[in-house]
Amino acid sequence: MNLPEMVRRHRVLLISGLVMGLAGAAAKLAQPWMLGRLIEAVGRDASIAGPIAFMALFLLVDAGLGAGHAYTIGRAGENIVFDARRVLGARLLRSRIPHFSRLEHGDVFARTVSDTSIACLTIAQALAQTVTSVLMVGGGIVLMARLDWRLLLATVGCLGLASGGALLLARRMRIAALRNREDIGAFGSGLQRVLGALTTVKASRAEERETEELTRLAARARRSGIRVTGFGSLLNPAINVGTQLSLAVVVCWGMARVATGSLSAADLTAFVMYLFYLVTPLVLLFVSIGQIQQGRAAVRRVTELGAIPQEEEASGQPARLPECDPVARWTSAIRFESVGFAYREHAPVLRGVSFTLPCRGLTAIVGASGAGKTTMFQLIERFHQPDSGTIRVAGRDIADLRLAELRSLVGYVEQDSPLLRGTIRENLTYAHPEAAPVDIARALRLAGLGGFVADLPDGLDTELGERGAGLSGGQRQRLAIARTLLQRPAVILLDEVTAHLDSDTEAALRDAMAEAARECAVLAIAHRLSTIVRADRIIVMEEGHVRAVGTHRELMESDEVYRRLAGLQFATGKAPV
Ligand SMILES: Nc1ncnc2c1ncn2[C@@H]1O[C@H](COP(=O)(O)OP(=O)(O)OP(=O)(O)O)[C@@H](O)[C@H]1O
Repeated sequence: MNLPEMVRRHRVLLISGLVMGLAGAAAKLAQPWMLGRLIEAVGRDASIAGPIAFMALFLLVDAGLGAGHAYTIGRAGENIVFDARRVLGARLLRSRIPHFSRLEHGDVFARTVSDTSIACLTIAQALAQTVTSVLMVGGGIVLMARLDWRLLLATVGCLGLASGGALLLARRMRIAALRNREDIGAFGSGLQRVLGALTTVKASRAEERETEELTRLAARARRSGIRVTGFGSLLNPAINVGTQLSLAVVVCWGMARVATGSLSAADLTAFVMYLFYLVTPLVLLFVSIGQIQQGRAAVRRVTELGAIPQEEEASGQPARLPECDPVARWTSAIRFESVGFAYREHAPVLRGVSFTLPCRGLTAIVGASGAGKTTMFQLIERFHQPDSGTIRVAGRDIADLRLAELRSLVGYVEQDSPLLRGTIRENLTYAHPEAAPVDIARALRLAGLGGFVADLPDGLDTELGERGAGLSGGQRQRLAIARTLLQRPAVILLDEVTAHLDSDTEAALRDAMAEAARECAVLAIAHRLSTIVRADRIIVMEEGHVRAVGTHRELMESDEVYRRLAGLQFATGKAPV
């Protein structure tokens, strides 16, 4: 993400806006000069038509170009904001999971939504404003020097003092603005944190505590916001005091010199008019410098977020590999070869994990909580990279597969089955938007949702709320399973999908898994014995390594840990065998 590059992309619009602004400023600068000439013409009793016509022309040109300048620069600014949001959105979606999961989502939101707008708009507008103001101030000073350099020295002396103070204020304002952007981000994160778990907040009667916390964060943002406003509001008066002072000096001294005849009334009038004209651009110049400082703070935040490490492109056409068959290129759906993995500075989660899954059949993974089962799935999806060893899908090292290829070969149903706001159909066809109605009906039937969806008044077009609100936990899970079945992958990973289901639905889902396992490899993390005993093979995980592999009968005979796990299931009566 390169903001200067984005600004460069819109240089034509920016430069046109700047040229209009500069031409408008030149037309403005010409007006006091013409006024001086008008007063001279009146004094000489000469024709005033020419100076009046020129003044009117400059006035119109100034007004027209001023409007054109504001519109063009504003438009360029919006274009840059659009580019920044588009690129940032895409980079966030392609970011690497370990890096993304370290971010605070509210802060990501603040950076993507409001910092982009502040960064780009203020930079575009304030930069343009600075350039035109510099021309106005510089041009005004040159013309004033031509009228009377002594009066100019007095003016510069008074304004110089004020400008020094204003520059100091602008520096302080930048620091305050950066803090304010961070405080706004922290408030966004706080809000996101509680809104994402609103029912938990209510059930824990934590509304008051959380309201206090939100108020504390909002108060912090208010305090730093007020500091920014405070420095901003001192900028104008600092310049105004300078101009008022110089005006008083110029008028008093100038009048005295007009009285002695060392300065003409026309030149004094033009000089005073320049002084008035100087005030606005001078104030704008410092306001723009202040805005640029604020914008720089936002640019830093946007650039930081844009630098998030990226995965390679994962969207695109699904991969098509030759059918799994002993004489084809691949015979195992998944193969772990001495895989080791640790989350950053943490202790290893997987240690030398090795196993092979054939192309078809249901494999259950069992093990105590925290044994590393979900981590294995996340490694297969390449959300994380193993520290050692090799993982093969369809016979190929996943490190050599394109992500789009890998993720179309593997269907993943996560533990909490996330759904998106939208219709049931949109959720169902999310991984396969072109799915035919007959395939949709089959996937729904296999997941045991056919009757439920048919009974809904809007059927597949029923709208779901945030994260699939409107469906029960089990229905959400089955919809996620139907989505994966529709994708027809070579491998299906199911992470505790039967956890939310009643016995009838679980039985239906077991049939669905069995049917899917006839066409592809199904790897299911399971806690229910009823699912486990029907698996073609069971992998027993213990503290990050594979302890045993076998059928239920074999493991009951040979593995003590498995016997204990199975015994617990019998004891709690969670599922019948
Ligand atoms: N993002 C992470 N950062 C650091 N440690 C993590 C992260 N995710 C998981 N872990 C740790 O890795 C270990 C294995 O977690 P994992 O989710 O793979 O276990 P699991 O066997 O699937 O457990 P469960 O059956 O409870 O879902 C746990 O000790 C967990 O605390």
